[in-house]
Amino acid sequence: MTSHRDGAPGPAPTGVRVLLQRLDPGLPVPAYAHPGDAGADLCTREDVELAPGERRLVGTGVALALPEGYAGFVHPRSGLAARHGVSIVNAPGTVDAGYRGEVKVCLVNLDPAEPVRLRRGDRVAQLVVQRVERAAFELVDALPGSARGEGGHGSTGYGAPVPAPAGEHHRTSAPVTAPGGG
Ligand SMILES: O=c1ccn([C@H]2C[C@H](O)[C@@H](COP(=O)(O)OP(=O)(O)OP(=O)(O)O)O2)c(=O)[nH]1
Ligand SMILES: [Mg+2]
Repeated sequence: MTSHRDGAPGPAPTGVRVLLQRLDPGLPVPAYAHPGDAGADLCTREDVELAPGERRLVGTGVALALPEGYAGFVHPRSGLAARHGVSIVNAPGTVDAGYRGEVKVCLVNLDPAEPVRLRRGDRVAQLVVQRVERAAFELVDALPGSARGEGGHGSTGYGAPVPAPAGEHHRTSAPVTAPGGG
């Protein structure tokens, strides 16, 4: 049996083996829409209407047992985001290998004006299963140097790097202009 959306038999699945429990047999199981897709679509278990700015935690009707060394990441779907402003509050949500509860999605309507209505069974998110490392944190008094050092949070500017003309202080590009600003 494969994880095709319609449950139809097909070629033997390839990839890392993930145990999947259906908590709601009426709902499709996560499925990759195309060969080569990174994300398997997840459905909402319930009808949900989100006012502008509203969020809601919805179930997907599935629970997983991911192998040790893997995690599932719950990503938004780009079509819902672009067309309706629907995203995921904690994107990407992290599903730990040891988690046996229902996979849930914290949807949010980011549209400033329009409510959005999602129906039970709509594909509202996608699960990306990835190998993850666990860190062995090692406490030290000082860290080794690096090319970046402590620069971050826009330290390289926002446009393409522009070489500074001789005698001028270095900057990376024209300043970013606020929307509608001059
Ligand atoms: O989008 C998500 C994110 C998380 N989870 C589940 C699986 C994950 O293993 C568990 C805990 O998630 P996380 O660690 O992000 O949440 P927390 O707020 O730190 O909760 P906890 O204290 O239970 O770890 O919740 C989901 O079903 N969907
Ligand atoms: Mg946690």
